Amino acid sequence: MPPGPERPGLTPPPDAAAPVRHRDAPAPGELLGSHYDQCFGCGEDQAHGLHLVTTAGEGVSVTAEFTVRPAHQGAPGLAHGGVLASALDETLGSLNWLLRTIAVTGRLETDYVRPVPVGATLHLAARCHAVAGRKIFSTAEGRIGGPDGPLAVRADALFVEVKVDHFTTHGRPDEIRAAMADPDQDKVTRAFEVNP
Ligand SMILES: CCCCCCCC(=O)SCCNC(=O)CCNC(=O)[C@H](O)C(C)(C)COP(=O)(O)OP(=O)(O)OC[C@H]1O[C@@H](n2cnc3c(N)ncnc32)[C@H](O)[C@@H]1OP(=O)(O)O
Repeated sequence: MPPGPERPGLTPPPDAAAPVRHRDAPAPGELLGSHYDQCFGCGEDQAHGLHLVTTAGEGVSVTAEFTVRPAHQGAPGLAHGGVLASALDETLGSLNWLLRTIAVTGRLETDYVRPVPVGATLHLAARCHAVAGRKIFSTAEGRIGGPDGPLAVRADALFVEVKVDHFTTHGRPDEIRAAMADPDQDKVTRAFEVNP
């Protein structure tokens, strides 16, 4: 992919299709759970992680909640912008589980609308709006205090479908072996398998 002004954008091409929710996707209202215990976004074992809790929505949409803790500060008492981008990235990434497609973030464009204080709960909502070949186009927003609270952040993203070798080639063998040995088969499927 070329760097600079020729970079392809976040607008789906004219031949893009509407996303199709997989027949085995979690039902609307069902918690998605973590895809990996050590994930910075959702992992239960990641002490300073976001511990994001994500719920399946209608179609290819999810909602998620993240409470900002002192470890997530940038300026005193305020969430770090990179941490907020992580919350958006994780929420957007979980949409791919509803498609049953393994994909990674290619591009994430974030707008910071208002600061998010420590102690606040960010209510995130994300939706996939188009798929074109391996490219998945999605948007997300985060509101403070409740789903209808003031808008704090929003993002447009492009995820790119990958095969398991993306992780086995680039990841560290010890972590890959441990993740593949997880007794929770949903986690293993979610981390490594492609759309059957
Ligand atoms: C298991 C789920 C975990 C979820 C965790 C939350 C999500 C994450 O944070 S994932 C981690 C962060 N992301 C990464 O580490 C990804 C690193 N990047 C890569 O591995 C590669 O660049 C990758 C896979 C995105 C694309 O590489 P590659 O497979 O060679 O595809 P490539 O042929 O370059 O691109 C495929 C298409 O996507 C487009 N594309 C790729 N990158 C971009 C980009 N940054 N911007 C716009 N378009 C892009 C290409 O233009 C191409 O489009 P077309 O098919 O129309 O020609």
